[in-house]
Amino acid sequence: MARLPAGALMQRAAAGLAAACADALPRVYGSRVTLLTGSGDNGADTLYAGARLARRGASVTAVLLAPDRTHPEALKTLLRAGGTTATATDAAPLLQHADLVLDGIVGIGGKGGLRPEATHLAGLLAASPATVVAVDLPSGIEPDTGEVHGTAVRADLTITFGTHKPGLLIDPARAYAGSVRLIDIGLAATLPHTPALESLQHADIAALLPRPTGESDKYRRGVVGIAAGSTRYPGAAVLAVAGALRGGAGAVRYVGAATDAVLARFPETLISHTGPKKAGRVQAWVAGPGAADDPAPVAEALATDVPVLLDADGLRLADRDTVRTRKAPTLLTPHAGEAAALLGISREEVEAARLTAVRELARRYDATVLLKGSTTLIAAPDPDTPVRVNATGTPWLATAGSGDVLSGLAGSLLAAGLSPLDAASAAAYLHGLAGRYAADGAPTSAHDVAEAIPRAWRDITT
Ligand SMILES: NC(=O)C1=CN([C@@H]2O[C@H](COP(=O)(O)OP(=O)(O)OC[C@H]3O[C@@H](n4cnc5c(N)ncnc54)[C@H](O)[C@@H]3O)[C@@H](O)[C@H]2O)[C@@H](O)CC1
Ligand SMILES: Nc1ncnc2c1ncn2[C@@H]1O[C@H](COP(=O)(O)OP(=O)(O)O)[C@@H](O)[C@H]1O
Ligand SMILES: [K+]
Repeated sequence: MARLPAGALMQRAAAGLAAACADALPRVYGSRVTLLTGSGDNGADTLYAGARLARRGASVTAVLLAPDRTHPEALKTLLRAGGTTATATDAAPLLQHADLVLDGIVGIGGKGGLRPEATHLAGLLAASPATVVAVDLPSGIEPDTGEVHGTAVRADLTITFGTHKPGLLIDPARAYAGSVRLIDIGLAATLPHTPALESLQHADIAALLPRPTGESDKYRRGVVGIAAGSTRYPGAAVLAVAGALRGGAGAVRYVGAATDAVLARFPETLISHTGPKKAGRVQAWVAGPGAADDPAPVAEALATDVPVLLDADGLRLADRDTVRTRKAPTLLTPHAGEAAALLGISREEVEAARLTAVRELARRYDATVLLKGSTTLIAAPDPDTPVRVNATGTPWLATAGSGDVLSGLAGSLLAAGLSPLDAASAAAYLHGLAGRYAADGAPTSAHDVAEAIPRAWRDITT
């Protein structure tokens, strides 16, 4: 802002916002637009965009939350363009009869939830049939964490400026944003080199995925060991192997009580009739899915000097100090319930503050942590490494066993030589995309998700 003439960024933001609003309306001329206008620059963006819509023939009314602290220049511009103002007490009919409502109550300056007057307006807005466009972010969410304290505006569309904010990518706040569109206002050069959060895209993942070369053989591509399943839960072993076979390792070695079930489905699996300790050559272990109550395979895997992924029962059975002090890396893949048990808090607390939870787990275990759920987050043990958020998932993945597929897939990528952070990121990305392909708008099963992984892989790399 220091480098540009005063207000230049705001004008870019307002121009992009007005254009997006025009796209969201069947036509601008004659449409009714209501602006919810707070006292900060978020309100000012909204007023400038409103002025642009008023000049194109929309009937624009700004509801002023703090009439004496409204951005004076922006307000003057709206009035000059033919817009009008109203107070919060007159807002109900304006919200009820609007075609489009712009939420400019607060932006990145908002902290600690909406104040009572804004809460009241958000309630009226929820009952309105108007299309709701959030300016920069839905007012009431926590921009930097994705937490929601109390009421927040629910938008159909969010027009965000310069860069995505964590709250637009992490649940529960993400669910308030609707679809998100980024307007480039020329901030790229000024953004920090190390962001708080990264969301990898197709090209980033394509660059990470291992590809065999002429010199490859099955051992050089990596052998992933799966220590999973029990007489009670043989299916977990089958699904973890299914994921592992599609993850890029050259071979999958299985140890555990579900040998028959695994071989019946996947004859290509190498079987070792021992624990992980004596199983033979393995470049990474997956331990825990369906392990029930036998701690020995988990302890043996952790005693090796290769990367270990702990999932499901393995998370409960592992000794924290052993994880902390082992030299090779460890990747933990809990869902919210497992994360809650590890942290000694409730599941609801984890789901309300995912970013805090994933960082805290990574710190306590000195391990990389992939926290599953409606938003998947991945944190490295080093607190300065950006947390990764995966954007490809779908709620259809909430089906029994899909986590087992993910653990096999991530383990396979670990065995192929990816770092825990990259293996977890690439696995979550492929798994989410495979979930979308497998579901395609209808219920799917973990097995179908595993079978869709090659399609997702192909889609990313070709
Ligand atoms: N920083 C930048 O480079 C740019 C910022 N822009 C806009 O500026 C916004 C940030 O502006 P500000 O820093 O003025 O802050 P905001 O406009 O987000 O909010 C601050 C104002 O809201 C009030 N407020 C804070 N918390 C509240 C709550 N919980 N309930 C009700 N009112 C509350 C405060 O009293 C304060 O006056 C961004 O979100 C974006 O829309 C854009 O104009 C483009 C450039
Ligand atoms: N609401 C949701 N939206 C998107 N993905 C979800 C949702 N719920 C669960 N998932 C994903 O589905 C998988 C479920 O894993 P998990 O809970 O371990 O199941 P299981 O133990 O049955 O295998 C994870 O990858 C998780 O991120
Ligand atoms: K807003």
